[in-house]
Amino acid sequence: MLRAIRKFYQFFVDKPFEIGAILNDRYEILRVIGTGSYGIVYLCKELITNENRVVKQLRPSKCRNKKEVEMFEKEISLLRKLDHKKIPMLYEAFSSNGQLFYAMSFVEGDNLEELIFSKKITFSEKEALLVLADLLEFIDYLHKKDIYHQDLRIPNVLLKNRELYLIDLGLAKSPNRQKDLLDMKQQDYYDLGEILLYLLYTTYSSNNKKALPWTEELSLEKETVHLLKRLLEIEDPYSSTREISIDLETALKAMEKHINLE
Ligand SMILES: Nc1ncnc2c1ncn2[C@@H]1O[C@H](COP(=O)(O)OP(=O)(O)OP(=O)(O)O)[C@@H](O)[C@H]1O
Repeated sequence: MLRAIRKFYQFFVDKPFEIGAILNDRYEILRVIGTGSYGIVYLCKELITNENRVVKQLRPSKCRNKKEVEMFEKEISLLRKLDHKKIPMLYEAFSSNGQLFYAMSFVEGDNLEELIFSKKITFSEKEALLVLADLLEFIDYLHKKDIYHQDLRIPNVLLKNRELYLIDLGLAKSPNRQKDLLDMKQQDYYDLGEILLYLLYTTYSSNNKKALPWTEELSLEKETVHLLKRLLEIEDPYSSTREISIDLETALKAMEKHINLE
């Protein structure tokens, strides 16, 4: 019952702003492009330059929760530390009528979840490995800055003109203790493994009623299986991005060999 009331409350309180509304005297809302668990994401026209920008608003229902507000502020402070052409750039953070927002660059593309489930795009084994190579580059960049993403999932990866972009540092952390650092690193590696598995399943179809383990359902090169098993911690987990990239290169080479033999 309490849950139902909370949902009802959120439905009204979290209503997005109307199209045409102007935020911070500067951003005219063109449309809502995403509603996540804690943010409402708008595509806006920035009125000084006429450029498209994305404005993310902390859901109003979360604004009274100190922890959620701190997390939103943390997301902004982490974005401020970044300068990567494939991670949206932070323009400014602002508040208006007790609501919190930040403006960032717009990546004109779809996220991998939409592409896979709505547009039904598929990834061959080689394409999936190449996606992993790009994601690994993001993770390496973030980890070197002592930032651990912690929310690597297909809706947080955007594809624009065949290039991948990483978004949503809402759960990202910079650890204080060595033990946390190891756990956070492992979490990001594990999430990379899950994304890879998702992509590999895009070409899978079967009439089997009973689901089998991925090792039986997918027919992959042994090097790819090895990489996946280590990412998913079924075998000796990775301890650095360097180790992953060595195994990834080996898996890509195995693919090349296979293609040349065909
Ligand atoms: N800079 C951007 N450019 C283009 N689209 C974006 C951008 N930022 C976010 N989006 C879109 O908005 C969606 C939601 O954004 P985001 O993941 O940041 O919100 P969230 O509330 O943190 O979501 P979640 O609950 O999934 O963590 C994304 O999946 C993406 O489609």
